[in-house]
Amino acid sequence: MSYGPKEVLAGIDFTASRGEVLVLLGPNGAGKSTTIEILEGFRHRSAGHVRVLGVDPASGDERWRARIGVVLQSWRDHSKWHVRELLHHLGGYYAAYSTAERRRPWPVDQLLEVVGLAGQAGTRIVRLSGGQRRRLDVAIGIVGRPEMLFLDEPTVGFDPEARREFHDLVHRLTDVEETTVLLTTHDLDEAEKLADRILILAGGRIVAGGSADELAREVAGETEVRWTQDGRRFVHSATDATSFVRGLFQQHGEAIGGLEVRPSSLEETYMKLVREAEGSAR
Ligand SMILES: Nc1ncnc2c1ncn2[C@@H]1O[C@H](COP(=O)(O)OP(=O)(O)OP(=O)(O)O)[C@@H](O)[C@H]1O
Repeated sequence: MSYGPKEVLAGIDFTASRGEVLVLLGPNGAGKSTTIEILEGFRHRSAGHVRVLGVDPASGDERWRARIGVVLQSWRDHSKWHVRELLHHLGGYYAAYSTAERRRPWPVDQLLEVVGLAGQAGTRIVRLSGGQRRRLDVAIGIVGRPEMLFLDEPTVGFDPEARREFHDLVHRLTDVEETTVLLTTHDLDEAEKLADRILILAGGRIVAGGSADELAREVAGETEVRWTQDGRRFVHSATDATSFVRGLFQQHGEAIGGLEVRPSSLEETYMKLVREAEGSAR
């Protein structure tokens, strides 16, 4: 993908399977939104091959559009509408695309329960808090019971409880509805909790992909071992923590206390991969 002469995506290659949660992680400007917008059919790519639910998004018709759900980064309108009224109205567009396997739209009262807005059904949208507004964005994204859902930074402004509920909702969508989910986030903890697979984007390329564990293993030498000995605290980074700890006990035995063995966190793995990618791009 190029914007004028500037190439912003080069070498994005991935496939998602049904019911999978894929998380796109990457620094500001890495190309996450551009990638998602191309897949949603909102942006025309300059080159390359893309299929979403078997259709090229550049020529996706209304029938295809009814099968996907989109939650954009920010969405500010409909302020005078009431929550229930708006969802009922938007859901109406999907009725024509209801199938025996997938009844569309999602009944509004059920949907309000699912996104945690049952108490705000009669509230005007302008009166919602930031987090409630974001829940409504999610409700709008899934009212058509999408087979594929795109979420661009969905939990910005959520308190911890809302975040937890949102994670439960995503699991429900993938487990019960078999929805495939592609989401971007800057929250590594969220990525770790939600993702079946994390794709790390840096400088317009996917620099690594896998589960949080697989990514950590890819970045070798990062297990941190901490212990105390003779009242002093020690920290050591070991590639093979097990044999290091064995050696430590063989040498010092009972003198070792407060032992902690901590594998590299997703944050450390992420920072390392992004720095390497940025270094090699220079
Ligand atoms: N409409 C546009 N015209 C020109 N350049 C653009 C346009 N939109 C994005 N870009 C550039 O493309 C690159 C990728 O931007 P994009 O918004 O996809 O990144 P992102 O990973 O989503 O970033 P963020 O985490 O900040 O949302 C950036 O260098 C950005 O400046």
